Amino acid sequence: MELLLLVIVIVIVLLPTLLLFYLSNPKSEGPLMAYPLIGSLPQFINHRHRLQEWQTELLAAAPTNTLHIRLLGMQQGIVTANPADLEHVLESNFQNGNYPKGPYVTSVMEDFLGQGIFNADGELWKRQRRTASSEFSTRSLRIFIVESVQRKVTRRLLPLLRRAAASGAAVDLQDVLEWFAFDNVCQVAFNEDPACLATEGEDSAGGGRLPPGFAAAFRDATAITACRFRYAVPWMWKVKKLLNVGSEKRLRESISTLNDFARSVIRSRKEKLRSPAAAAAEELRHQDLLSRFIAGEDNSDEFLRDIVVNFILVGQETTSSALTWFFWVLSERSDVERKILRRSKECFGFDKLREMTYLHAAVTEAMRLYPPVPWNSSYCLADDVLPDGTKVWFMAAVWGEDFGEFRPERWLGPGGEFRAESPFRFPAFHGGARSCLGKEMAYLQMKSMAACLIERFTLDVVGGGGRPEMLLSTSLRVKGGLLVRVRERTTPR
Ligand code: HEM
Repeated sequence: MELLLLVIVIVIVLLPTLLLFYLSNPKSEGPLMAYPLIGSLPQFINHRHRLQEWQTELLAAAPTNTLHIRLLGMQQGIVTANPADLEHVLESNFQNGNYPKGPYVTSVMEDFLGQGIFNADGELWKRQRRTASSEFSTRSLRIFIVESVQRKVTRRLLPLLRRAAASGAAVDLQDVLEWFAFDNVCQVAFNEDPACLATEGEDSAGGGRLPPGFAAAFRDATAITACRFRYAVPWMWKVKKLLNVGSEKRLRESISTLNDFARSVIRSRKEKLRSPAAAAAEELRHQDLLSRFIAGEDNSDEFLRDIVVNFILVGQETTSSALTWFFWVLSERSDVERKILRRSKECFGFDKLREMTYLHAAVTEAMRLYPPVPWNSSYCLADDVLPDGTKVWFMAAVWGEDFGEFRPERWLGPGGEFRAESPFRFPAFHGGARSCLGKEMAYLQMKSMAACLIERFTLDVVGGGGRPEMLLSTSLRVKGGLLVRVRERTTPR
């Protein structure tokens, strides 16, 4: 009884008193407040619905665009947008092994991504990176990608938008772009078509056709894995996993569905590649990434499964996030849309797409303001000092006083040529040795879709008025989707 009373006194009287004492004695850590013991936790909780915007405001206000996160009296991490720090972490000190992805991120992602390129460190990462980067630089992969996008745009995306224009019904553009990207990246990763955007009776756009459960299982696994990062008590998901309840039970089921599909594709692809029909096998070797990995080395089914799942993940939500925000910005900036229209050439064709520098600049500018992968983390193995003390960078110093404005021209030289920026000032595709391997493929896909859509349709955002809310998941999404009404374009250029 006495023990129970003691517990009640502690919970009802003592804890709130201590909490009040701590809350009334915060220390200022730059723009963040640091309370004894609980650090900046109250501010994080207060801003949890707008973490992306809040952190951007804090970073802009911090003298070197760097924040120090404390909890239980200890430094828990550093958040930085300082180009010198990024170069230090992602390049200069990545090569000596001091900044791997680290155990926290890899353990959260491991059930879903296994030891694939996105989630691997050390030798395992190096090996996959070597093979993947040599494949990504081949002309044959580029052709395979351009043809796949072209088929899907003409057979699926354009008819879907024409139907929407005819019926006058609003469509969720973000949803359409996400399923489009998913169909497309599955084709590139393992030449199988989930046909998420296909209409009944439509032929598969090349390769095989996946059963419907695959896409839903992949979407669930991605969303639940991303949620693991958002628990207030970081290890809570491990308890749920152990008990096999709630979201962790659903994750286990989705991963098992994914694995069944992936393994059956891998088995049949291995058989085809080893088949006596050498010509057919030779042709396969120059197609999707899975076939290229099978042909290259003797890899286990588990390793190949991880590769496929990792490539689908990195390719699925990134391009759709970039295009969703891009089309929202365009809906507010008809001057930019008119310039794109005047300068657009054919919407397919590798060389024609390369020449569309204004469109390239406009897509890049949208990603500067709304990066599809808005945050990224590295783990510091040995004590280190970041170089941010030596210079004072404000976002304005990086991009100029108009840093918050959408201005594609900032990316163009006097002759209209595209001027690339240092990846540490514009880290949308990451920088250093782990930078994005699919950057060129992503631009090809985004530019060809944007050019095709802008040339044929006008998209009116339903509701309009003001920037949509941001939703942070594995990518930066629009909360609640982006509803648009579609009109076929009638005015000549
Ligand atoms: C707008 C589109 C895209 C953006 C903004 C983007 C951005 C990024 C970023 C920020 C990373 C680093 C992630 C990290 O290490 O935590 C990354 C890695 C990667 N991306 Fe992309 N990505 C895009 C599209 C693609 C596509 C379409 C593919 C290919 C299917 C792809 C393939 C990869 C790969 C393989 C990695 C891992 C590289 C490594 O760890 O060595 N990306 N990407």
